[in-house]
Amino acid sequence: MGEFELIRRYFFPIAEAGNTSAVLLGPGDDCAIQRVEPGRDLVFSVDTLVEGVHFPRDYDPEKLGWRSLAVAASDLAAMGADPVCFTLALTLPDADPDWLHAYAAGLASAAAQFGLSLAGGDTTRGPLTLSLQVHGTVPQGQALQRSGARAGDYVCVSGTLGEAGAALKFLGSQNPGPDEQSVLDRYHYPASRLSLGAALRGCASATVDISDGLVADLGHILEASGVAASIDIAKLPLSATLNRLVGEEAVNLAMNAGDDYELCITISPKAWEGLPEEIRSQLTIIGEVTSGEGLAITHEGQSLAPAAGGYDHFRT
Ligand SMILES: Nc1ncnc2c1ncn2[C@@H]1O[C@H](COP(=O)(O)OP(=O)(O)OP(=O)(O)O)[C@@H](O)[C@H]1O
Ligand SMILES: Cc1ncc(C[n+]2csc(CCOP(=O)(O)O)c2C)c(N)n1
Ligand SMILES: [Mg+2]
Repeated sequence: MGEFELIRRYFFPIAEAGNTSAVLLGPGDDCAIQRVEPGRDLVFSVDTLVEGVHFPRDYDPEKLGWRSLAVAASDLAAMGADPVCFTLALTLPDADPDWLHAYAAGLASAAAQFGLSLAGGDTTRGPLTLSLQVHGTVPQGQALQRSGARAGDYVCVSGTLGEAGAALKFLGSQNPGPDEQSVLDRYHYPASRLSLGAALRGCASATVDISDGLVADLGHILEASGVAASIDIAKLPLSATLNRLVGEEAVNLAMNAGDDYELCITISPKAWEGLPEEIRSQLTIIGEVTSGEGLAITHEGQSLAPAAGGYDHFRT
């Protein structure tokens, strides 16, 4: 199978299934064409996944198909963007039809689930690496950013934290039990809080998605906004499953492991009161923004030493 046959066979059908009218021209030409409606801003980001770094060697290709788009889409969620389309740069060691079929199936279901149409890409031979560029739009000027946190805002996170990090221990398990399977699913099928992100436009003061770990990613908000914050570890949303599986390590995983793809947001108390209950119920208040710099971590009022870390490609 040659390069162009591979693209036509496995990826054109995904592009054809995505019927976004904003994609005027999909795969097949030198570029894709996206029309951005007047009054909206284009929001875009690229994410690379490398075998052995972002996912294990010999990882299930169908899961990789889903995960590769989900982690990229998570950046659109963090900006409050409505998803439109994506491109896929695929570097493969060889053209294995079974692998490609399964990868394309996982990618196609994620594309349908997230409302992202495949608009084009690039296919090359080399060590397994995937780069996905995602495009979304927001009403002009309304993209959520990291820089808007103000002293007095609440710090909140969506969902529960730490399970995807715990899953790393069980990736090689032959026979995972129900708790292990449940954390593995958080790793295989990350959250990508697209509708939550969009609902927070005009409400949240700052947002970030948690890819590297809560401490690191909240740190990005604090730095960009020129503020400090304190969070109480007793308030962290930890699932019963995580507590059962890893006990006391749950807090450290929630703070530093990353891979959760939940949102961390700041929001003024007034805007919080104005949020519909359906949105508030997806969020947990874990602390507040203060003036100054840095992140203070407390446990029931006692201050703890700052936890180091988060994922850093050149330090981890
Ligand atoms: N090579 C690069 N050239 C220009 N800008 C870059 C480059 N690498 C990263 N950036 C920018 O630096 C910022 C941080 O990058 P990073 O990849 O950590 O994004 P992130 O959203 O924090 O993490 P994730 O990759 O998990 O989505 C982003 O705004 C990104 O656009
Ligand atoms: C097999 C395996 N080992 C370790 C990890 C942990 N990990 C790797 S990259 C990253 C941060 C996000 O990447 P980026 O900042 O490049 O988007 C994290 C938390 C993993 N996902 N899989
Ligand atoms: Mg991000």
